[in-house]
Amino acid sequence: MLLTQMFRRIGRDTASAYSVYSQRQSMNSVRSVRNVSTSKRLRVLVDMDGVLADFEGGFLKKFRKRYPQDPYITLEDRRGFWVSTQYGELRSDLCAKAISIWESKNFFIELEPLPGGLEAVKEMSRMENTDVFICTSPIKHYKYCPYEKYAWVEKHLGSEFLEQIILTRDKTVVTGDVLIDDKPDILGVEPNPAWEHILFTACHNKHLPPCPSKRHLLSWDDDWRGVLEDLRR
Ligand SMILES: O=c1ccn([C@@H]2O[C@H](COP(=O)(O)O)[C@@H](O)[C@H]2O)c(=O)[nH]1
Ligand SMILES: [Mg+2]
Repeated sequence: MLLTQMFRRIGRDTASAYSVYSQRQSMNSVRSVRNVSTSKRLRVLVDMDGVLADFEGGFLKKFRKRYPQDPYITLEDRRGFWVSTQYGELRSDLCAKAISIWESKNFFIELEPLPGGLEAVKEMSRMENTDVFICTSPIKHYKYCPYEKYAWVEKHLGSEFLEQIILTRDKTVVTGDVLIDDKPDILGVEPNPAWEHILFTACHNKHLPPCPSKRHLLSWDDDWRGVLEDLRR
């Protein structure tokens, strides 16, 4: 073979070897992208009152302002999920007075965000393979509450989060991998909800005896990222 022919052949071989190499490289990068996208997708349901919005603090402030002569329960002394029940036990007329607070205009929209909650939800929503929904129960007195819950989300999380709201009185029928919620017993028509309940600590539940089978988040400073990673496995 002439020297010039030999060089041409080497050139052709090198070019085709390079083309095979670059095809393999691009397949590898497609695979590595696929690997990322095939890690378990997680649907996270986050409660609003007592988890993102300070229902208890907002209630106490407005109750004391409207009924300054009446006794009240400090957050330290709160026991049990239902505020109205504990106020009714304190004095029977206080049950209706308590209810009048959250049935009033501007109660829900004026709730302060709980520390770290908005940042956590925003961070979660930016995580790969993670769908975040705000799953919250409106009161039956619907004049203000449902509207104000939407308005609160828009005000604190932005209009894009309006797509992520689930308003339901029965969270057991909602599918998700995890529900972060301060209510210790979440019951409804579905006896085996799809989600795992992570109990979020609140003034009304922090005295309950620890339930070893249930995971807890003490606050948004707690390791919620680790909990999500664990659920993804
Ligand atoms: O004594 C009470 C305390 C709270 N509520 C209402 O219950 C829901 C709780 O919603 P979650 O989605 O479980 O956080 C909320 O609308 C409170 O206003 C009540 O009715 N009575
Ligand atoms: Mg709640």
